[in-house]
Amino acid sequence: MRLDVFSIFPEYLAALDVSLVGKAAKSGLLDVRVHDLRDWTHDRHRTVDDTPYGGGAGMVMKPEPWGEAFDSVMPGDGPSQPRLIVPTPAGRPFSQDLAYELAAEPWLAFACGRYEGIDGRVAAHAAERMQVTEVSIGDYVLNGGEVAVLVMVEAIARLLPGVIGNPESLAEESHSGHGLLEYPVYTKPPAWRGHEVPEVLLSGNHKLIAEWRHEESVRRTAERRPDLLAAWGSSLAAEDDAAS
Ligand SMILES: N#Cc1c(-c2ccc3ccn(Cc4ccc(CN5CCOCC5)cc4)c3c2)n[nH]c1N
Repeated sequence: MRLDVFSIFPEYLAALDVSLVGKAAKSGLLDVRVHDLRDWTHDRHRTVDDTPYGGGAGMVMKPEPWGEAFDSVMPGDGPSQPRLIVPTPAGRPFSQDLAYELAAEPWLAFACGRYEGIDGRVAAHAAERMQVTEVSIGDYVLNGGEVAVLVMVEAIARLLPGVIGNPESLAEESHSGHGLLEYPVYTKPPAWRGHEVPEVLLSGNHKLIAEWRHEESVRRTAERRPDLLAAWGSSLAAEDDAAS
């Protein structure tokens, strides 16, 4: 998978060079290219923003640098086009399902906005030749798209074959489709500062361990995400109906 990221703070994306994503890039599973949007400005101050039409606070990112950057890095007459992801507070909620969807793409491009956002014509013009998806990573306000790109790239990259050591762990995780939050995990020592590891986990009885883990998943989900528990219950009922 090729990933292109456009930002006025390219150093923000240095995190993509470390850990899981960094290893994937070094092993050739990922081809990560970060671009400084200001490289496509032509004035002394390398201007990327201007005042908003219609008034209002703040500044808006000018369309010209984006258009030139996209033309240069992913030319319209090229053999293929990326899927363009634009982080924005007004976007489609990012989810594990969307992470799986994006992990299937051969080429992704991410446009990191700043200020009050990117001129609306940039996405509209890009959509003339590539699929554009505006995405939000959550119902809270950030100052720009870079953090969102780091979140999405990590969630996507770990789904790519060969990126994480134990693909089986993907199946057991929260939000990975069976609908419950995962159970708590423990390791040595068996006792630490007056806290013991649950005895069942030391029993070697795999049936009891599996039952305890399921009960913990249900308890945690009921406590923290009753919405997921309701959906999980409905999916169980639907499976029962289908089986009967
Ligand atoms: N993904 C994601 C994000 C982002 C995100 C992503 C990209 C950019 C680019 C600029 N910003 C700053 C910004 C903040 C608030 C607003 C809303 N405006 C409405 C009208 O009044 C003024 C304010 C716009 C732009 C961004 C924020 N925030 N939260 C997420 N989950």
